Amino acid sequence: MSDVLEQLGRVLEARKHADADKSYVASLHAKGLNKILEKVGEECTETIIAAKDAEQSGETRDVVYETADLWFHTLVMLSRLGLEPKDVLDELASRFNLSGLEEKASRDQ
Ligand SMILES: N=c1c2ncn([C@@H]3O[C@H](COP(=O)(O)OP(=O)(O)OP(=O)(O)O)[C@@H](O)[C@H]3O)c2ncn1[C@@H]1O[C@H](COP(=O)(O)O)[C@@H](O)[C@H]1O
Repeated sequence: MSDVLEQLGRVLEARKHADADKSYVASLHAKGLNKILEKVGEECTETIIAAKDAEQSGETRDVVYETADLWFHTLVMLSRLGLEPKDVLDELASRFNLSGLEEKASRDQ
């Protein structure tokens, strides 16, 4: 699993009950799930706008920046629900293995 995601997952867990005045993550938890979901929605929209701009301009820096914000807020959402990055990575890995097997099966026909 990605070291960055694993370490960030641990930090997010530790910040759940931190001082909301000192921690952005704690401040989101203090405001509740709806606030976290609002941020996920906002970052999703910002990512879409950045991607459309990037296609026009060829400048992709903002897409990476906004996607990082989106991933970050979805990780806070998962943490709120008692999940961790590994849960999503395991799901992706299982799909990857499945499609690999399907490709092999179609090649073998
Ligand atoms: N990776 C991040 C990270 N990415 C984005 N953000 C914050 O997400 C917010 C993005 O929202 P916006 O772009 O809408 O900016 P904003 O106007 O400041 O946000 P709002 O006031 O609208 O909520 C910003 O405040 C960013 O600082 C992050 N805040 C924290 N982290 C990591 O989370 C860890 C814990 O953070 P704290 O809880 O602050 O200790 C840190 O060590 C960092 O590694």
